[in-house]
Amino acid sequence: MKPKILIDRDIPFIQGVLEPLAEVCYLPAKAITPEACHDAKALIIRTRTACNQDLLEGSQVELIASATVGTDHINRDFCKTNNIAVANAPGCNAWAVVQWVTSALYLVTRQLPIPLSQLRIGIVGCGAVGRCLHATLTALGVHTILVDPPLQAQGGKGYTSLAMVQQFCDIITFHVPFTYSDQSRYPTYHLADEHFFYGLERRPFILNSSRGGVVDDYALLRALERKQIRGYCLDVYENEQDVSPALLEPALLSTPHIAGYSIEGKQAATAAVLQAVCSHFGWPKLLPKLEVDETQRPFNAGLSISDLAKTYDIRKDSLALKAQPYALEQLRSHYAYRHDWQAYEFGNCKLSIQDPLG
Ligand SMILES: NC(=O)C1=CN([C@@H]2O[C@H](COP(=O)(O)OP(=O)(O)OC[C@H]3O[C@@H](n4cnc5c(N)ncnc54)[C@H](O)[C@@H]3O)[C@@H](O)[C@H]2O)C=CC1
Ligand SMILES: O=C(O)C(=O)[C@H](O)COP(=O)(O)O
Repeated sequence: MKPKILIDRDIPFIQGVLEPLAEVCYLPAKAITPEACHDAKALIIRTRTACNQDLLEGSQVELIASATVGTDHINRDFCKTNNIAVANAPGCNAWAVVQWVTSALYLVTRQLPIPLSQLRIGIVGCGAVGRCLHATLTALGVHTILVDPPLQAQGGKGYTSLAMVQQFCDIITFHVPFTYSDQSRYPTYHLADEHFFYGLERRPFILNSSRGGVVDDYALLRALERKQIRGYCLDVYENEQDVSPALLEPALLSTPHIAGYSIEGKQAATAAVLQAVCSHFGWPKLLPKLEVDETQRPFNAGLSISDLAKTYDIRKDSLALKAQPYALEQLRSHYAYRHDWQAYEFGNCKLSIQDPLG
């Protein structure tokens, strides 16, 4: 008998791929309920399905494959105890997020009295995104300060402390997973809290495209009122189901959690979940079904921050959410995925579009 697989219907490039081998059921995230999961062997989900005891207890689920980088929506302890394998898509959308950050930086720097080449940018979290961002900023001649205690503890070189970032940076951007103190030696829940903001010395801009809750949104607003920060750009929020207009309104940019939404990122995410499913069930490798015209490759001639920012108009996404704060989920579901830089050819190239995991 074919195993039943539930798939979030907002995952692109997957329809029709698993059908020859599985009984496939596409559902909106909201409809992935305990009843729907009961007789499923595998779930292919996104950040919108909380995989916990409530959802999984008593089900036949053996594998959860999330087409995302973050896994904070999955209770890994419960899965381990109940022999449920968990897979995600590490690094899949790193270049899309770097594109988001770069477009944001382009607009941020226009608000600052000093040119980009004289700014110091703090990168907190130097995994797939942080590493690609560091490579980009280095190619642009921008000075960075890197913070990643887990990598530093493993002997990684070139990292410093959050205190140095607080002291020296004009812009601080977060690229960490969301973790509580019982999950990590270096928890990130409210890493940027009131105490953090009181410690800032250069009135920086704050960027958060990692997870809501890494930055304490209330403390962020208070920091702006107290002029401890110059401004902020957000893609993620503590309460994405009901994001506060009071938080969006003063933001220089506020987008609906789409930093990672590129065609290339989504394709890589789908490839990763397909690989996880095929290896779990012992099936031959299956690839995403692309509906993209590969001959229509965009071209970008130069490598300056304005050239890079031209590849993605972040203002459009920000204006859309500001106009409809209550439509965050709808804006994500109907998002027209953009190309990230993996699809571009750079003339005069000094920027190497490296493997985010390399
Ligand atoms: N807004 C969006 O659309 C997207 C958001 N994300 C989020 O961004 C995060 C970063 O993405 P990736 O770089 O791909 O993940 P990653 O797992 O490759 O890198 C995370 C890095 O953060 C470091 N880290 C952990 N705790 C830390 C701490 N307390 N302080 C500083 N560094 C710490 C880790 O050592 C690791 O190097 C993800 O965990 C995900 O939650 C990722 C992709 C898209
Ligand atoms: O990969 C992640 O982690 C993200 O945050 C995704 O970009 C969010 O993607 P969806 O859950 O909306 O597919």
